Amino acid sequence: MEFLDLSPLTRARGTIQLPGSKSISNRILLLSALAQGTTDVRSLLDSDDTRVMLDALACLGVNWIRRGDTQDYVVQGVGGAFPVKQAELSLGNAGTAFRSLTAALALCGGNYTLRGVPRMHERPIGDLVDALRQLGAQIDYLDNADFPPLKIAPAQLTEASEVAVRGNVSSQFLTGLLLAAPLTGKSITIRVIGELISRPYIEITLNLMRRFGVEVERDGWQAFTVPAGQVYRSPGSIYVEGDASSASYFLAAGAIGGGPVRVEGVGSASIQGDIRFAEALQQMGATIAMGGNWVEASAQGRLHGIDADFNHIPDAAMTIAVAALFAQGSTMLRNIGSWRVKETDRIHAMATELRKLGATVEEGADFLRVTPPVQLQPATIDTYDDHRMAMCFSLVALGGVAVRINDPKCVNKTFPGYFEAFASITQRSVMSTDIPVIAIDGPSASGKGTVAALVARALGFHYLDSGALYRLTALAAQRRGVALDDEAALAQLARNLDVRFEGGEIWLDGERVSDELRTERIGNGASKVAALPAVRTALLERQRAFRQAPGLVTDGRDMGSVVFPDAATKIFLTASAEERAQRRYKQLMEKGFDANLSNLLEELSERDARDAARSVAPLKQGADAILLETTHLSIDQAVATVLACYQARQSGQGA
Ligand SMILES: Nc1ncnc2c1ncn2[C@@H]1O[C@H](COP(=O)(O)OP(=O)(O)O)[C@@H](O)[C@H]1O
Ligand SMILES: Nc1ccn([C@H]2C[C@H](O)[C@@H](COP(=O)(O)OP(=O)(O)O)O2)c(=O)n1
Repeated sequence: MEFLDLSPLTRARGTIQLPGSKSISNRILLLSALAQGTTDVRSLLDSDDTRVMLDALACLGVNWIRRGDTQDYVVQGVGGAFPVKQAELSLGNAGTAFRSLTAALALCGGNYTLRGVPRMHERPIGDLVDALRQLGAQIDYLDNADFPPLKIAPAQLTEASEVAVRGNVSSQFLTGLLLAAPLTGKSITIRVIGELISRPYIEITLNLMRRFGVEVERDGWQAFTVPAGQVYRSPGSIYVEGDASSASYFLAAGAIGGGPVRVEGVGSASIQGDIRFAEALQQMGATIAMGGNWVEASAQGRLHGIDADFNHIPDAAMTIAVAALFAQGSTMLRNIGSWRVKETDRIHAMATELRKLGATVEEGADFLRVTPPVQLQPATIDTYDDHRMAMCFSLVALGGVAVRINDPKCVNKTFPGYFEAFASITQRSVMSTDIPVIAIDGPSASGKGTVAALVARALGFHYLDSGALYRLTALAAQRRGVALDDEAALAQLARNLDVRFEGGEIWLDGERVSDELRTERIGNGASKVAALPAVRTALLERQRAFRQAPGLVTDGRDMGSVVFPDAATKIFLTASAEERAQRRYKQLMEKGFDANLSNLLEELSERDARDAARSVAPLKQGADAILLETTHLSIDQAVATVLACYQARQSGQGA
């Protein structure tokens, strides 16, 4: 199996010229072929699916030429009936070509066989065939009822002027019927049974039919009438917009990797529904700017999870499912049942691959809930012969992890140059050392955690409370009856801790333990286990894995000296012992714990002494750390000082 290894990436910024839209390209090709007159089609998408349509039209006797090496084509319309009356067509896995050609060929008087790749033969078409039969179409199933391959004979048009079609399986059925209706020469009303999914795709169909001279009367989303006597006429020349679904990967890259990333070829004037992907990204916290023919995405901080209905943008919604890996909290994608009958069962495929990266995924008949892992795991992604799986999972590399994409050429279906385009806007980090770290070390209750969390929020960085890992080890030891001096057993425990950090809370073995962790008893236990070299080694790589784009703020005792010696900014944050005891006292009282000030001062001094005296990674100010004495500082002042130190260093570097 061919694969493509994507190195860990840190940033995304740049501009992409989008390839043409697949949906628009294939509709325009069929309309140009059926129309009276010659059509100049500009900027057609170059992909497997458009090639399938071009080849099929050639087989049907339609003359078209490509202008040199460009993506501009000239199509000579046949004025309603294909000259070739007998043909066998191979339509690959191109749903847009298969469904619309089935409808057109069923009504234009010839004998045709339509086949696809095995997956195409698993994608239902029964609803479309049933609707066409109401008009008198003669269609037989060659293998299984309701599925391709199909055999089509000349229609014996009935008196029927009304047909019904189910709206909740694929909107391509309605598109096929609408595109083919004018071929009957009579007035046809198409009634939609049930809810119509993916409505924006119907808007594209109606819009393009209008460009080719056929007006459809519409009664909401329930009934569509194509009045008698209308024929398709070439608009002369027509331009294919950039693909809004393809835009989603680059916009998401801008939102995940900082940006700005700009796509050109679609914008506020677009007729494609997927342009609304930008709104979903905005809801997740990205900054979006838009012009008539461009969209730009960037992000200051971390994205956050959303709960939304994605029925209107089913394709681009896949990109949201992957962007969810980079969001705080869970993301719920509702009303995406149509994913089950696309290039693959996309709900199942998406859930399977997201889990490989460490995400928690809940999968339903028509929904997906994605909860990101604390830390992405490198993984090999299977792509299921589905271009969108390959494209959206490339974004994972922006999390600073390596990903292998199996069968990367499946992107040729809609975007042959995808990986080159993606590489042109992303920056590699061979080592994660390009990702900035702010290390805040200092004694207990000096305010490290409070200050570090606020600095992380201000910069949109990740936050690691390294002390929590030692506290969790102590708590796990207590729960499992492991003695606090059994170094080997404690190290084993530390290595395998099942922990989750989310929204300021901490879970151990699936149970929320944030409050229990902060008790002085666990703090003292933590100080003891932290003195054991094997425990510190066991936790070393776990801590380093938190270094993810766009940056990390971390607090502890040895963040600047041992764990992140190359940190951009190192702070030693302290306060007098009395002030620290006071702070801890207030903190514990506010949380409803009992506390005694003089005991606290004593315990704190003992802990300082133990943390400072131990042989490995003792607590002390490193030579390269900036001392921040906070006894007389407010929290805001302390935060501002750390930010100023970081920014001074950044601008010093840039100069
Ligand atoms: N500069 C400061 N001035 C006053 N109180 C502070 C300051 N910094 C932190 N605190 C308070 O001190 C308490 C202990 O801070 P915490 O962040 O838990 O310390 P650490 O992580 O160093 O143990 C918190 O209740 C916090 O609000
Ligand atoms: N990077 C670190 C972080 C904490 N520790 C030890 C030292 C402390 O006594 C315990 C608990 O750390 P934590 O930062 O949560 O404790 P305080 O909030 O400062 O009281 O773990 C360490 O040795 N190295």
